[in-house]
Amino acid sequence: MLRSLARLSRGLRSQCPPEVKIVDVGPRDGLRSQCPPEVKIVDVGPRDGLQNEKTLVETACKVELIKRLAAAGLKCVEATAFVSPKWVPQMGDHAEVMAALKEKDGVLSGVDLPVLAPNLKGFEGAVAAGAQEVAVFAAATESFSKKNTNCSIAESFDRFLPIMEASKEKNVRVRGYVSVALGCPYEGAVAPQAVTGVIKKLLDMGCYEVSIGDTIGCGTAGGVSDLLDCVEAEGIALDHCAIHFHDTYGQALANILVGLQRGVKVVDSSVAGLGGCPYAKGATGNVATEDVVYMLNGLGVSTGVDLDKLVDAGAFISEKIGRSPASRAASAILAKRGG
Ligand SMILES: CC(C)(COP(=O)([O-])OP(=O)([O-])OC[C@H]1O[C@@H](n2cnc3c(N)ncnc32)[C@H](O)[C@@H]1OP(=O)([O-])[O-])[C@@H](O)C(=O)NCCC(=O)NCCSC(=O)C[C@@](C)(O)CC(=O)[O-]
Repeated sequence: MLRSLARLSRGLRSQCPPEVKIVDVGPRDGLRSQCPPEVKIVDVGPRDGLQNEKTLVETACKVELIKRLAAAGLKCVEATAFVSPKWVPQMGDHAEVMAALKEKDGVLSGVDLPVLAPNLKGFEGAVAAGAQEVAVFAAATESFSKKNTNCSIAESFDRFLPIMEASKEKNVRVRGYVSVALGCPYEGAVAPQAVTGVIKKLLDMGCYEVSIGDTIGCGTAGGVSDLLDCVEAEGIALDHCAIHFHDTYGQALANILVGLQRGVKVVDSSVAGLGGCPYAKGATGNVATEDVVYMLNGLGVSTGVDLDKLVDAGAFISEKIGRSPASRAASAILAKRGG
């Protein structure tokens, strides 16, 4: 028995090459190990994505989109905005959208559906409609604040105070946004200190997280790195920050990668790359969720999102609004499927 094992071992040795070249995969593993193992994606398509559409999208179609995103595995979908319909007509059906989503069974079970609220009126409307999470939004520049919400930055915080108070009473979570964090359509370059000051204020007020918005998609990897340096230097944990990048200059994925390497674990994106901002001329949509998921899959970062189902959701809404998905990954997958 022992003799036959020795013979087998010699045989096995003779089957192996005398020399083996080892390829060091260090740098690849290095990049993977710098990224968090898991990332939460907040799909803002039904709100940020659709708010800029000139033709009103039917409420049923918005609801169907949200359900399809949930079915694709997204655990957080920004559903609508309780803003003035005079300012953003596309969001005028906010209460109807929320009413259709009220039964959070089936596909919506365990899915967060935050909504935008710029003031107490918006907050109250949102809560009456069943929202359990709202997002307040401030800007990093005075000009954008005025154009977007008709008030100064300080006045916008005055409007948030009663929201924060009421949210505690109603047990509603509040997220914050800081817009134009990497550039302003009216003032150009924005000092990282100005952005950081707004983030700090929002967190101090009680926001559980602040999403850093590159509203016009002009940011670069270097700019993101500088901004996150400043955020950390102010003692703000990147655990409390999300990143919300538009893709106007095609830099969003690179910018997101910088954020992930720095420890950000929440990424906002928009299915099919929908969107733009009504108060930022020429700004294109958010980075496409399909592109983000494709990149994260390649990095071995878990998102819980089924890319094929997500592509279907993007194709659904793109067809409804009469254009092709603004996602390179989705276009490639759809072309491949088409044969
Ligand atoms: C903030 C206001 C309301 C101020 O607007 P205002 O005109 O200064 O407000 P007001 O208090 O004088 O009220 C005027 C009218 O609006 C009504 N009103 C007042 N509040 C509400 C409300 N919540 N919901 C519904 N109606 C409201 C109010 O009742 C009144 O009605 P009227 O008496 O004339 O019939 C307005 O400027 C507004 O709604 N702005 C929203 C703009 C917006 O939605 N922008 C896009 C979202 S932000 C964004 O996209 C950036 C982000 C978050 O994605 C991050 C990034 O990309 O970087």
